[in-house]
Amino acid sequence: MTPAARVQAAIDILDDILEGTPAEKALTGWARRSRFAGSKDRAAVRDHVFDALRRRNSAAFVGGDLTGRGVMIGVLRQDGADLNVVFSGAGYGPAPLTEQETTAPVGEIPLDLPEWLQDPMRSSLGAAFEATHEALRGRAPVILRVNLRKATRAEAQSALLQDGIETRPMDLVDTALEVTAGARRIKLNAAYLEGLVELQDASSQALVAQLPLEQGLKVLDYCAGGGGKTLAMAGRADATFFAYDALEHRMSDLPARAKRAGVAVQVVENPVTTAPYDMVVCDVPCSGSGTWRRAPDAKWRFAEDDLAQLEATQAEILDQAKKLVAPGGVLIYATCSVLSAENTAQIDRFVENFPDWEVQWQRQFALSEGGDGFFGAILRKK
Ligand SMILES: C[S@@+](CC[C@H](N)C(=O)[O-])C[C@H]1O[C@@H](n2cnc3c(N)ncnc32)[C@H](O)[C@@H]1O
Repeated sequence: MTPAARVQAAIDILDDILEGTPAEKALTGWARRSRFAGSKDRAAVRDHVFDALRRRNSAAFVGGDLTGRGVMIGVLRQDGADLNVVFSGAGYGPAPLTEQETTAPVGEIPLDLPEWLQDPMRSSLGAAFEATHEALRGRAPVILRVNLRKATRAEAQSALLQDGIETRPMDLVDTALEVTAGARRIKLNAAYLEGLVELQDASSQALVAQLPLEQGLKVLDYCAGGGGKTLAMAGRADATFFAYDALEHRMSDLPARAKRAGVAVQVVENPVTTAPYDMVVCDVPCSGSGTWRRAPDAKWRFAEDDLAQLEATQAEILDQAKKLVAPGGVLIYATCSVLSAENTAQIDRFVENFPDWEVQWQRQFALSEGGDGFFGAILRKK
């Protein structure tokens, strides 16, 4: 496909998304209908679509219209591309620019956030609002976690380099490597297949590094999902790990991932039967607002009612999970959100409702630190 044909494909997919189709479904549908597209074409089209979604409002303004075409004109204009080359009508590319499209409208460029979220984001982030908004408009770095059971960070780096995957150590935490070249080869690489590294954001790793993990502890990952936190914890300590999730199927990959990482994890159907635990980790369902640069479609789909519902679920999970903690044990709360309603407000409410618990540590990780926006708290029973 020519570069212009890739832009036209992105325009069609964006139209589909703007009509309500989820981004992944729209991309898969296009790929199925477009057998002529190779893997490089698919990757380039995906990048266009995701860039456009991250900057949907500002690009629609700069491009003159909230349509696939308008948003793509806006994104390319923001990036300083020569629009007349792309919009020439040649090689399955988009039709030439109309008179109206040749100049960007003047006026205040809107934020790339849904209207209702702008005040909650501002009040949650304070001085970090502008930088966070800007970071969410850009692409996310690819970050690996080194499994310290199998390799040091330097050993993992040289193993990856043998396959042309270049990385640099991140300051945020001693296990994190940012991939600077060769990211598309990671899942085929021996270091990954042999469990030396896993894909995991640096803020999640940094939270795990803060946990009071010790040999012999009994630890429950109460919202285990694919097991990212369980595996990160198991990479750091010789504890006994249990994994639970209300949706059991979400843990289906966990046994294979644990085997690859060389760690033992017991998946449980009912965490009460093996309670109590010295540590219960609640990586609760959340808005994902700290990760919207990775999943920009979610930013535009997230509604005020969703936030209210999530807050209730998060409080309920904490309430259930606290009952599973052994005397003297800790309860961990984590979200990949930057909204205080899901973070500090949940913790404040918890210690107010349950005065026999106290906050031992809490931290909001900012996108400016290199990882995703993330929050963690350690609660201990007094
Ligand atoms: C943020 S995800 C967990 C991600 C996972 N910890 C990881 O690192 O890969 C939240 C998980 O909580 C689960 N969940 C939702 N409600 C729950 C509940 N009431 N009890 C336990 N798990 C729940 C969801 O199914 C989802 O897998």
